[in-house]
Amino acid sequence: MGAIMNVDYQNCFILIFICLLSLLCCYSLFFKKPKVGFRLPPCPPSLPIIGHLHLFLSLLIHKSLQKLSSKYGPMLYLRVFNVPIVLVSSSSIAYEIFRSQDVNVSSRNFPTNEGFLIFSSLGIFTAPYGDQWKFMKKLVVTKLLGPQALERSQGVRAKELEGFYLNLLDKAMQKESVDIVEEVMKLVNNSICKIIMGKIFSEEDGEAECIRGLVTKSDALTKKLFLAAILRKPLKKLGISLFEKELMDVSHKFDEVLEKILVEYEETVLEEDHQGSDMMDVLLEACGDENAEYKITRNHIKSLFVDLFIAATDSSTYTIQWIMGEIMNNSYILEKLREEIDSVVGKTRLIQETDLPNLPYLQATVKEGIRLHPPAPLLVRTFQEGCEIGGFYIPEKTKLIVNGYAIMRDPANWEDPLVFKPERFLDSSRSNQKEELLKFISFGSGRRGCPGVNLAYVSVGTAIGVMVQCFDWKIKGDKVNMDEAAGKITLTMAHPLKCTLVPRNHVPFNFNCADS
Ligand code: HEM
Repeated sequence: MGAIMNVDYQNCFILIFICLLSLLCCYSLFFKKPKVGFRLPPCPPSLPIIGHLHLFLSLLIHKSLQKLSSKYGPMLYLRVFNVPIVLVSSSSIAYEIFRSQDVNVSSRNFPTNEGFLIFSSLGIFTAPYGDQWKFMKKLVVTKLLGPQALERSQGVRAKELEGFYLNLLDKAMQKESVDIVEEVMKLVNNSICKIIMGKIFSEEDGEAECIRGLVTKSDALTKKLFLAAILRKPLKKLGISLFEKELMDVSHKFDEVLEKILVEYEETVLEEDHQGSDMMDVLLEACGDENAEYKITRNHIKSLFVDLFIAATDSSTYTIQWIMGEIMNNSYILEKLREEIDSVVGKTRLIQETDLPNLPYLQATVKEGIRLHPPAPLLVRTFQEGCEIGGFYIPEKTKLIVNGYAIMRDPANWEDPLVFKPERFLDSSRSNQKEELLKFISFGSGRRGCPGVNLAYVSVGTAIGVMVQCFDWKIKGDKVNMDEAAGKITLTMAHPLKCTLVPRNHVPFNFNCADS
């Protein structure tokens, strides 16, 4: 027995020795001390070797980082293993960075995921700043998201909005429970598919549901993408992939559906009366043209589409869900919205995009929803070169994380920051002032800021408009539970909003009569 105890004791000692040795190896492998002489931003206490990794593994990363900043300051220097990160939680510092270092922070430096269509450098979101990104951005603005392009596609969205209303009306008549995310996602995804590709995916043969499923799966992968962006180098050294298998799976499925669409589209181009989508035409032309401004492949086209589906669908859908939750919890806001819509639009037709400029309270409600519940709470970029910000030195290749969630709930910027108060955006003379603009960072900033802002405002505004104008909403219990879902990087509700609808007491709109 004594001998056994002895052997166990020895084993224990050897084990501890091996652990210490590997910790030491890891430490020297991953952690290099910053060069002497630099004044780095303050660094909160960290753990040996892993540094601040634990913060990024928390269930609500934006909240953990917000808590850290409120304790240690608005600009912090963090590290995960040997990856340096600057965390910014103040609007004025974010403004300084985007004003003086915009090009320097215009790459996200996410893993490039070569060979995949999703989160790939071939698209727009994860593309490094350079010629390809410029080509894609110009195309997206001129053919899809700029004011003129949006005007051209207004009819497509109006048709989808009618379908959305009729679908809700049908559910109300059947007294069926409505899952807001499910219904709104159909509206948003159909609209974006139609304006990008000139067609919507069919509900009958399951294509549309397949695309929505892939977008939802991609959303679930964004947290891993975020971690991979920070941990890329250490993981590469260890040969660990966070999500290659899942990426491959989603990517293949997107590829199958999109290849079919491209082939179908190419066939219609040959037809005489071809009336396709401007964007598809330009992309396919650039794909086949040796002298094109930027030479692209079919995979560039597909990756761009995947990026656009993901960027547009979840952000707008989740925003609409949050705003409806707030409206249901604040009956005085619902009343004010109804009064405004009834007096401007009336009760004989459905709200349209062109009504929005005359509905300031609805616009303010949408903006307040995007402030309090930004669907993308953290902006991630990389400083390509070393620079100075706020008197501190930021070394090259430092990751930049701007905590938009913290900035838009900062009591120094916003009165009663946690209260849903559309009135704060009613004073348009104030809302255009520089200092007001830089506090509102839900769409990011600088040249990599969101190009879909205008589309987002009209899609969210009209969807909320229809829901408020046409239905009363009933939920189980007194209040909508507004808790945030844990473990995700996009901000969404922990408890999906489900309601039953009662049509308001005006005659249902008949679109066939109106059209004729
Ligand atoms: C409520 C709705 C939306 C919100 C809050 C939102 C927010 C954002 C944010 C925070 C970013 C990153 C910006 C940065 O790094 O500075 C972004 C990027 C992007 N968004 Fe949106 N977005 C919304 C809707 C849309 C829509 C409807 C589209 C249309 C397709 C879109 C397309 C994009 C694209 C393409 C990018 C990447 C831009 C680039 O890397 O150059 N977004 N969005």
